[in-house]
Amino acid sequence: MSHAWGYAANNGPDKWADSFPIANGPRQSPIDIVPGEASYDAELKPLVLKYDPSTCLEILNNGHSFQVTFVDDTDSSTLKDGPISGTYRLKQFHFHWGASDDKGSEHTVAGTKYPAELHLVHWNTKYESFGKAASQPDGLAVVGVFLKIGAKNASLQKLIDAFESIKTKGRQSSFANFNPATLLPGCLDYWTYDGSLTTPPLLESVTWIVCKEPISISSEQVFLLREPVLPYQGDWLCYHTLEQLCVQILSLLL
Ligand SMILES: NS(=O)(=O)N=C1NCCCN1
Ligand SMILES: [Zn+2]
Repeated sequence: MSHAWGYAANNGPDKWADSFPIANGPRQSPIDIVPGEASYDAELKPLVLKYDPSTCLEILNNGHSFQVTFVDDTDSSTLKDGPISGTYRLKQFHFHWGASDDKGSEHTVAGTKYPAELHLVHWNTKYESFGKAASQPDGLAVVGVFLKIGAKNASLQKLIDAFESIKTKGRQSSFANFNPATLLPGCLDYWTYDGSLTTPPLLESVTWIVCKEPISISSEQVFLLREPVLPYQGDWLCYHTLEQLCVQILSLLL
C-alpha cells in the first residue's frame, strides 16, 4: 500500500492485506458474535478493572479516531481476572463509529451493528512494554463496549468537550483526571475470544473481552463524533463518505 491505511475505497479494510498479509490470518478481528452459539465457561472469572484517573495523560487525534492515552509505567490502571492470567495495564482507549446510526461498531451481535464501539486497550505486564506485548499471542487484552443511541452520556461529553483542541490529525492536548470506569456499563458480563487488532498492524495478540451490556450516547453526541469532514485540515475520518458530508451540510443549511 503506497499510502497510509484508512477506510476509503483505495486504502480501506479490503486493501489492508496488501501491506498487512496477516489480515488473512486465522484469528482476525472483528467478528460477528452469535450469542446462541457461544459456550458458557464456568472457569471464567468476573472482570477486575482498577483505573486511577491520575494516570490519564492526553487526548489525541490520530487521523482514524480520537484516543485517550494513559501513563503505564506502574500498575495503577489495570485489568485482571476475567479470561486472562496476570496483570494487564491500560495503555489507551478509543472509539469507532459510523457515518449513520445503523453502523459503526466493529464487532456485531447476531449481525446487528451498533452506532459506535469503545475499545480499552491493555498490555500484559509479563512483557516489558506495549510494543513488545503487541507481538505476543497473549500480549494484549481489549475490553469492547458497544454504544447505543439513548440518553446523553455525561462521561462521553467530557471527551467531546475536548475535541476543539484536537481538530486536526496529529494534534494532541493534555487531558487529566478522567476515569475510564465511568464509560463502563453497570453489568460487566462479557463474551471473550482470541483475536487481533482490528486496525493495522492487525497483530493477532488480543484477548477480546466484549461487554454484553451497551452504554448510551445521545443523537446529538454521535453527531458531534461525525464532525464535518474538512480533509484539508485532516480531521479524523471514520467511515465518512461524501454522502455523509452532503447530509451534514444540508442539515446545517435547513
Ligand atoms: N481497534 S484495536 O483492535 O484496538 N486496534 C488497535 N490498533 C493499534 C493499537 C491499538 N489498537
Ligand atoms: Zn479499536
